[in-house]
Amino acid sequence: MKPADTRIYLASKSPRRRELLRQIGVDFELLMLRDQSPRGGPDVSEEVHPGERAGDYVVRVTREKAEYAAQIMLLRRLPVRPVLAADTTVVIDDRILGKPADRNEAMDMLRLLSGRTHQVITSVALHHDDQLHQLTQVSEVSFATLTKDMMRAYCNTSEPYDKAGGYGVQGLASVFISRIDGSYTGIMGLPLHETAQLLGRAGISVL
Ligand SMILES: Cc1cn([C@H]2C[C@H](O)[C@@H](COP(=O)(O)OP(=O)(O)OP(=O)(O)O)O2)c(=O)[nH]c1=O
Repeated sequence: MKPADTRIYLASKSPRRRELLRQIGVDFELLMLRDQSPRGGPDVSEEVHPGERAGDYVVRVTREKAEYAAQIMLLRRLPVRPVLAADTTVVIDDRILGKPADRNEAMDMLRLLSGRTHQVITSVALHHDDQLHQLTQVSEVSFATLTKDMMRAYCNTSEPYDKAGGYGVQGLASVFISRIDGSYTGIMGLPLHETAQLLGRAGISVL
């Protein structure tokens, strides 16, 4: 039996993160940041600082998302609960690939990833009792060599556009991936092993 109040806030607009959290039966409600802050301002900026390394960047942005969300919870006088946030970044040749803005950018990203191995880094943070607990997961993903036709066909779908690196492991791009060394759920946006560890620290047991 789970204790009565084990509900958390998920500070994310990513449908994948919701799906993954549901997969392990976590009771959550969404805490949306964008356009809902008290001043109607933007949510956490995802700009990379000059000279910032990918791993440091993901850890910082995740921490900022969780801390900002915890502030929003207090400012809106919402019931106090643990707040979960995450960030995913695709890295190749020390370059951080964000979400492609358009078809050209999506094609460029696929060209860069084709026939090579890249890293997907996802950091997850839980704000609980005025403390931040954070874990970061790194996966290596190898892509087969892609033909122009494959890249074009993929960019004609909606799949590349709201995802870091311009692809989603959970969709059609699965046929591009020849090898994964790491965490499938981490690549998708929320590493469930690490997430369960963090929830455990807040006294929320998944099993
Ligand atoms: C590499 C990869 C990324 N993604 C997604 C996960 C994230 O939603 C997105 C990376 O962007 P993020 O900035 O991590 O997350 P987000 O802006 O979508 O959501 P939020 O900040 O509100 O939590 O890319 C996949 O769905 N599959 C993949 O294989």
